[in-house]
Amino acid sequence: MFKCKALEVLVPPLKKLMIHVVFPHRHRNAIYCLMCSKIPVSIKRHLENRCMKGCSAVEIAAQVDIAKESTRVWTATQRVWEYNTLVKLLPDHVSRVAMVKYLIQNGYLILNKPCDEDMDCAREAPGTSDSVTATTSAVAASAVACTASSSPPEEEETDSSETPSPDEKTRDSSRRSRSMGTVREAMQAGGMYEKCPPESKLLVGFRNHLIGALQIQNCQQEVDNVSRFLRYMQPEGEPNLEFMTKTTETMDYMSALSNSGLSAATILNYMKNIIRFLQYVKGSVDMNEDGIKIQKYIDFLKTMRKPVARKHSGNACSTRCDGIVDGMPTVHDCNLVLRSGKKRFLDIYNRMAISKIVVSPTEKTWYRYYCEAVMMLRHFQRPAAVEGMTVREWVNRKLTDGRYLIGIKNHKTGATHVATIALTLEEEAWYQGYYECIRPEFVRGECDCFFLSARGTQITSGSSDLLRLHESCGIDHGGCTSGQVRRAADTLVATSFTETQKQNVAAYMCRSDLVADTHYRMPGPSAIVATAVLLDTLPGFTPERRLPAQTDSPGSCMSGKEFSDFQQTFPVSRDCQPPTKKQRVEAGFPENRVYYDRWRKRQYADRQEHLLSYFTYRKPSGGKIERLISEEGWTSNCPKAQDILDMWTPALKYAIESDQNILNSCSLQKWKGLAIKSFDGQKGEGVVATTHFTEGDIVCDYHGKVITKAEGEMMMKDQGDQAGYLFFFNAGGEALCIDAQTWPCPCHDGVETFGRKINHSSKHPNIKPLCVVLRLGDEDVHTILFKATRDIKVDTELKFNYGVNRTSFRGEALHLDWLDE
Ligand SMILES: C[S@@+](CC[C@H](N)C(=O)[O-])C[C@H]1O[C@@H](n2cnc3c(N)ncnc32)[C@H](O)[C@@H]1O
Repeated sequence: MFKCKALEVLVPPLKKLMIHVVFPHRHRNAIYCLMCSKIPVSIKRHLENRCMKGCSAVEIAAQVDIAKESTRVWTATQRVWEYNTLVKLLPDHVSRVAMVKYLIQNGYLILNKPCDEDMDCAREAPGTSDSVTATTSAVAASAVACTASSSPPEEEETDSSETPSPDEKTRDSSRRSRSMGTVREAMQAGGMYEKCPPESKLLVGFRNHLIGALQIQNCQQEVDNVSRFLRYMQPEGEPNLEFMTKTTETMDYMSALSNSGLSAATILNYMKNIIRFLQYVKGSVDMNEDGIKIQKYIDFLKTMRKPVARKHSGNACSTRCDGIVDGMPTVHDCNLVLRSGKKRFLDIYNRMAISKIVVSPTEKTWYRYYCEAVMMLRHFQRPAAVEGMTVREWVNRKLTDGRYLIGIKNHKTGATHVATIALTLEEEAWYQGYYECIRPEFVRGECDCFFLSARGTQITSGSSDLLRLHESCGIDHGGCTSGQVRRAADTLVATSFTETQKQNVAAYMCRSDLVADTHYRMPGPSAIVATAVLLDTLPGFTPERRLPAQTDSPGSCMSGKEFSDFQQTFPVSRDCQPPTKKQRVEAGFPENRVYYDRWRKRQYADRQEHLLSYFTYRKPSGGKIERLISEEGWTSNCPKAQDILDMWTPALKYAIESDQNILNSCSLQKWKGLAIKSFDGQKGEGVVATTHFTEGDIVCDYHGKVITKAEGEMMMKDQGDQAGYLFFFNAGGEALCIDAQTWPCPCHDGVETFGRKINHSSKHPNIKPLCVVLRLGDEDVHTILFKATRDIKVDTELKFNYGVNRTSFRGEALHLDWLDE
């Protein structure tokens, strides 16, 4: 039955649309009585005998006209809904989807409705009308994401580190939408969908706590989840906390959720919500409940959570595997042709460029294909840049920070800036081999292009050359395209790089959308090289590493001409064997070992650099390095573990910002080698080292929500002499503050984070804050990391200088004698 009146209230004037209406009623001329909202067989007779009994015929006729007109207007206009109007009326995605379904089921028509899959997965995507809610403050936005995705049939949000890729999300969404109805029905059948009355004291208090203390505005789903749980545990009456004695029933409830088809992620969400509810109860002054009892029940839930979390991680992994099986290549996959063709390529290079032996025309063309592929697959360039690169650009390459920079103006893309690549020294030698030994044979006329076709003209299609290279290497299905490798790199970059790094990568890849950003500035040469080096760190990518900067400076490398010949003949790489005496002599080098020793030194340095690259975050133990060396399988010229230990220096900021260990530790709040210790007296708790730290190690972060300085100061005012957990700092011209006062933080329920527990020392600090920008989740977050300023022994308390003294705050801190420590 239609709820006509309710809808009239809801529906604003809609477009006048005359449509053919099939009225969903057995009477062709069904007209509602506007007085009783019923559909009589005859409106006139109905009014005469019922709703307008005793009224005059004129009055009744007038009312019949009004009723008829109302029906006509309704059928002509009100049956059609504009989806964007629904977005405005119902900003919450879950309610809107439910409303749309309800309307469609009841015969309404929805204009401009996204397709079903999009309705489920494209929530709050920027640029859609749904973005209304997504543009609110960071807190509200995260709350929207959290609660909207925690609905039972909709799933799934956990505090796991697993962040599904967009493709995984899409697959999940379509699976979700299919199973939505059945899950809900199963829950209803199992008595798990009933809720307690919303006005229940516990629920009202919990909702106020979420909104007031935790700033989660959109918390309805979380409250509903808790409400359903309470109703299941106590089917009648005002909900109370007796369920805490019912561990068997709690286990039954979780099993029942699982049997209803809820995923592990959603069950984890339920548990998270219930734990947060209990923490609220524990901390609530008017509840007066036994804290130990509540804590025991929380611990019990946490124990139950472990196998579910394991299951969830397993699901996430298998979804990722599906991604690979489904044909979404990784950067590593895309580089297969470079790996499998490398032996042949180096062989041609050695004969052609070093031994000056003439190679066949087929080999020459194949060599060119490989060089082109290096640009596309290894340096993520578009085929147009390969086609457009000129000799002039090649001869003007610049050695910068150990790489050769080449700018390409003619790359036929929408981007208005120059495409750039930063070749390693080895790659530069390969290209020089092409330039000296192959290209001259193909020059016919005026063409200035670097890569020339057999006819001496510009190559017509870098993509076709790449395809041919794949075919020649026996790689099925034509292998990967430049577009695929760029997408694979983009996916990785999007998840772990900062905004600035992303901008630089976009410039490196010469992405055409870059020009749309008016704030964008083309990065300088060093930034381009840094970006190329950074791209080497992408997971699954094993490039040739650049040689150590000190030995590759233009002076030392370029001045030793004869050794550079040797090196061109026998390119140094991390995993190859040094040339034998016979090979050296055959290639025209003297019998002595001078170049041979230099060659080995380079390889040694390259291997050292490679080993060091594993330890951006903290200095490793000797045993760890030894294990790594044995895994590499090098039989000779192996660096010693002690050398690596001696060489280790703290990482540069950009390396820290992209270090996966640091990103993981910050998002999971899992830092190794630390413990919270209680001290006597006013000091309270502090943090001690449970492992040895070396100067420069990153120890942990100061975790909390980033707020403005003004907001932080407001919080500080209320706090008096009590321990404060606010960290004020300046970053990017802004005065900011990290709020660790609000605890537990909404993102790490019940986890005691280390940073906030670190005490002050101005005289003997052993760590210092370092301000970085980390890509956490989908955001660039200003983060404070603590870096060891000296070696720290086990059991030592960690301390940093709070940067205030007793005379700070206009003398208000005079009595805080601990500030002198
Ligand atoms: C960020 S908290 C540090 C953790 C705190 N001790 C606790 O138990 O939670 C800062 C507060 O710790 C105390 N504190 C910090 N450094 C101290 C020190 N060197 N001696 C005594 N108390 C200290 C002060 O009360 C200060 O307001």
